[in-house]
This record gives sequence, C-alpha cells and structure tokens, in this order.
Amino acid sequence: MASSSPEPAAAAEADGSVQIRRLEIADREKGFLSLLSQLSSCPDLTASQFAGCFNDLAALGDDHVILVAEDPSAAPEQRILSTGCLFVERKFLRGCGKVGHVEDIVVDAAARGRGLGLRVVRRLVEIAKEAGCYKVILDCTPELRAYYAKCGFVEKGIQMAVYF
Ligand SMILES: CC(=O)SCCNC(=O)CCNC(=O)[C@H](O)C(C)(C)COP(=O)(O)OP(=O)(O)OC[C@H]1O[C@@H](n2cnc3c(N)ncnc32)[C@H](O)[C@@H]1OP(=O)(O)O
Repeated sequence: MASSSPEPAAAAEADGSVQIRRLEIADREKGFLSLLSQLSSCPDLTASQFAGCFNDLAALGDDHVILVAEDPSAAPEQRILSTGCLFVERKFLRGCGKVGHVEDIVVDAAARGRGLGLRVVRRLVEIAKEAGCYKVILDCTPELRAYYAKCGFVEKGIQMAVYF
C-alpha cells in the first residue's frame, strides 16, 4: 500500500526548506500576527501600525532580535510557522555585561513536534552568545520545563510579576 504524502509543512521541514531568519516588514502578510495570537492576545494591526512598531524595534538593532521560521511552500498568508525574540539587556554590572532575554516563543499548532521550536530557541541562544551575553534567561509555565530543558536551560530562581 502506498504511504500517504506528508503535510506540506512537514515536508518543507524535512527537506530543509523552512528557513529561520529575522522578521521582515512583509511578514505581517504571511501570518506573523495570527501566529502570535496562539501565544497571547494579539489583535490585528493595520499596515501602518505594524510598520510603526517594526521600525521602533528595528531601531534597537541587534539588541532586539525577532526570528521567524518561514515555509515558502505554504499558502502566502500562512508561511510564518514559528517565531521567537531575544532582547539584550545592557548593564553596569559585570563590567558593562549583557543579559539575553528570550521571549514570545511560539510554533503554529499544525507544525508543533517537529523540532522547529527547538531550532528557534537554539538560534536565539547562539545569537545571545555571539553578542557577548553572559547568560540567557526566560519565564515559562511549569508545563514547559521539559521543553526548555531540551533547549539547554536549567531551572533557576522563581518568577514574580506585577500586571497592569
Ligand atoms: C519564553 C516563552 O515564550 S514561554 C511560551 C512558550 N510558547 C507557548 O507555550 C506557545 C504554545 N506552544 C508552542 O508554540 C510549542 O508547543 C512550543 C514552542 C512550546 C514547542 O515547540 P515545538 O516545535 O512543538 O517543539 P519541538 O518539536 O522543537 O520540541 C523539542 C523537544 O521538546 C519537547 N517538547 C516540546 N513541547 C514540550 C512540552 N510542552 N513539554 C515537554 N516537552 C516538550 C519535544 O518532545 C522535543 O523533545 P525530543 O527532542 O526529545 O523529541
């Protein structure tokens, strides 16, 4: 019996055509915001609102890196399969040291379990190391301990927050 073909996203992941790169302004049209809405509240933004936020963040240069994973074979508005962010905090401590903060990691529900989340987080950690950060930290729920352990993180301290 012939085996069924893999889904397009799985095939693109398997043949290496899913590329991880920095966010581009055109990614608004490729499903970037709907992907983020799988993580938290992310109302749609007009092209002008998106461009304003994109340009503000781009002005931070390599201190604010947003990566996306794109499947060029997917429908145009569903090409962004994963994203993650690195914010580099600069300090006086540790001889003007830098700390990397990993934020906003998400993989499209249809593309989970194929190693994309791991690839995005590992790349962000590499970028932080290349930027001279002495550590990389993140906040997550207890359910994600095992996932971030696979990404190379160890549990340290507790998270506290004030929400407005
Ligand atoms: C700092 C933050 O942003 S915290 C917020 C994290 N994001 C979310 O919770 C959004 C919803 N969830 C998702 O988008 C995805 O499920 C993610 C990002 C958590 C994982 O992405 P995926 O691409 O599915 O993970 P990936 O396939 O790379 O898994 C890597 C390894 O971690 C394991 N893993 C993945 N998710 C989990 C989990 N929830 N719990 C335990 N282990 C997990 C996998 O089994 C795999 O292990 P293996 O290499 O031994 O097979």
